[in-house]
Amino acid sequence: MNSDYRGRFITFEGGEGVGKSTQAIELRKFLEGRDIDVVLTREPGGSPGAEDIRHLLVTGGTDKWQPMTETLLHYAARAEHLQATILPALKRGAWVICDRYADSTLAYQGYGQGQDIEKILELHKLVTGDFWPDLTLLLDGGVKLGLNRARHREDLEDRSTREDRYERMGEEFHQTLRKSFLDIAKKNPDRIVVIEAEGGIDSVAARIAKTVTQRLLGE
Ligand SMILES: Nc1ncnc2c1ncn2[C@@H]1O[C@H](COP(=O)(O)OP(=O)(O)O)[C@@H](O)[C@H]1O
Ligand SMILES: Cc1cn([C@H]2C[C@H](O)[C@@H](COP(=O)(O)OP(=O)(O)O)O2)c(=O)[nH]c1=O
Repeated sequence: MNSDYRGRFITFEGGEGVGKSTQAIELRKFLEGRDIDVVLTREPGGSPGAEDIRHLLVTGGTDKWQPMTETLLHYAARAEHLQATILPALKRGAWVICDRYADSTLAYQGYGQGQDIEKILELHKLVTGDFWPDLTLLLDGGVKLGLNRARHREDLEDRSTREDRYERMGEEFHQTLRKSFLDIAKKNPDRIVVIEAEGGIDSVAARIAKTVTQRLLGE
C-alpha cells in the first residue's frame, strides 16, 4: 500500500479494445456508490501537458519514433500526470482509477519494442520515485476480440484524428503484448490481478467489483 496517501491508486491494463475504459467507468460507479471520491484518468495523458504529449504518441506513422524516444515521451507524460493529477488527488483522499500506467510501458516499449526492461524500471524509479499502484486489474482476452472491439469504436470516429497508431502495429505485436502482460502479472502477484475480459460488460464489472472489494475494501 502507498501508506503516504489516504486515497488508493488503481490501474487498468491490457491490450487494445479489451474494455479498459468501459470497466474504468463501471468501477467509478461502483466506488461512488460507496461514497468514495473518485478521480478517473488515463495514460498517456490525464493532465494538460500530458495530453499534448499523448497526441505525439497515438497519431501518425507506426515507426515515427526511435524506441528510446518513445519510452522517454511516455515517461515525460507520466511525470506531468503524476504531479498534476494523480498525487494531488491521492493526497486529498480521493481514489484514482487510471486507464493504463507503467505496466503498459513495460509491455509495449519493453517486450513489444525491445527496450531493456531493467532500464525502464530504472527510469521508473528516477521519474516516479518507484511509485506503483495499490492494485492493477489486467483485462485479458483474445487479441482478435480486442482489436475488433477497438476498430468498431474507431469506425465511429473522424479518420483524421484517429488515435490508432498502436492498433496499426499488427496482430503479431499484439499477441506478444498479451503474453507480456501475463508475464508481468506473474512477476507481481501481490499487485496485479488478471481479470477475464470475455463476456458482457456487467459480468466483467462484477468480477472487478469482487476483486476490489476483497483487496481494498477489506470486506
Ligand atoms: N464486455 C464487452 N462486451 C462487448 N463490447 C464491449 C465490452 N466491453 C467494451 N466493449 C466495447 O468494445 C469497445 C472497446 O472498449 P473500450 O472500453 O474502449 O476498450 P479499451 O479501453 O480497452 O481500448 C467499445 O466500443 C466498447 O463499448
Ligand atoms: C501508457 C502507455 C500507453 N501506450 C500505448 C498503448 C495504447 O495503444 C496507446 C494509447 O492508449 P489507450 O488510449 O488507452 O488505447 P486503447 O484504449 O486503444 O487501449 O498508448 C504505450 O505504448 N506505452 C505506455 O506507457
